[in-house]
Amino acid sequence: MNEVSTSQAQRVEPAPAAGPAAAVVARGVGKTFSGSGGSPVVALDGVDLSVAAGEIVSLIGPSGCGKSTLLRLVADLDRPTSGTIEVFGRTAAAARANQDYGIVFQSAGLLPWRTVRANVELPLELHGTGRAQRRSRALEMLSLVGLADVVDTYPHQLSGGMQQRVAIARALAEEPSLLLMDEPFGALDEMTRERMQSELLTICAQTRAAVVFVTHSIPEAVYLSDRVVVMSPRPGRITGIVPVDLGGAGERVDGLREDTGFFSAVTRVREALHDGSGHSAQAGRRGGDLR
Ligand SMILES: Nc1ncnc2c1ncn2[C@@H]1O[C@H](COP(=O)(O)OP(=O)(O)OP(=O)(O)O)[C@@H](O)[C@H]1O
Repeated sequence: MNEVSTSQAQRVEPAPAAGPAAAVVARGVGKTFSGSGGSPVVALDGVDLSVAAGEIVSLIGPSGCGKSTLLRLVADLDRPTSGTIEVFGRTAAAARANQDYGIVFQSAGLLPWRTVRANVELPLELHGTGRAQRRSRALEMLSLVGLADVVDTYPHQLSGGMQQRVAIARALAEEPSLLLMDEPFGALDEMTRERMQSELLTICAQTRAAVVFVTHSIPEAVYLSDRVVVMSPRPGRITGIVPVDLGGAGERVDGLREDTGFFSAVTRVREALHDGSGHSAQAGRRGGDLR
């Protein structure tokens, strides 16, 4: 794969250099589905990736390149056809059983008959946490995402952005060291989206959680990430990794979006997409407009 430095692209060894504390290590991961008529669909091929503890990594690439598939394999919602995935040194299945990660999708997926607080308490309830502890943990997480004053309301009484913050609070309830996020802000308006991005960085600075973040938006990937992983269309492969040297999660303030370093990283990601697939223009149209 290509590791694109701030100055120029350079070749690096494909095997991930991961220490024992790595949040995610994927080695030689492939996933083949059986498509319509039984013909195989190679969604992923030879994916090597490591994500360090506390690191924020975005996956970007054209539609159908396997971003969600890779995230689902890390979450143990599906199994790879080849290769291995480790989450904090365990198999993905063991990490799932150990609640090592929280997951957030584009749709908040809240239960409409439960209050905000009861939605956040749900995973704790399912894993047998006592009532008092559940309540205080839910309140703590809802305060973290700025929703302490709506704990007793129902999801339909909240805006889309607020619902997504509840989903993030729910994902954080069990103190995961890893957040898996699949286009979590994709359905939000641009203003709310930017606010949510900033809030996510604040949460990461506080919890030190690692994040694997799927997005179609180049600016979103750059603003959030320590590294942006660029993927090619089928078979999905990693074609480039762009490091983003804009400081840690706690240092990324809104003004950064107008910084020359930010624009330069956006350009590097766009070029890496272009080199890998020729689809950078498409990715830009799908949410990566560079205003
Ligand atoms: N359950 C499945 N059965 C068959 N094919 C599948 C299945 N899930 C995914 N695929 C195929 O695998 C490929 C990768 O899909 P995936 O959803 O991971 O892509 P993506 O990069 O997340 O796409 P998008 O950006 O549009 O969300 C696609 O060709 C898709 O049609």
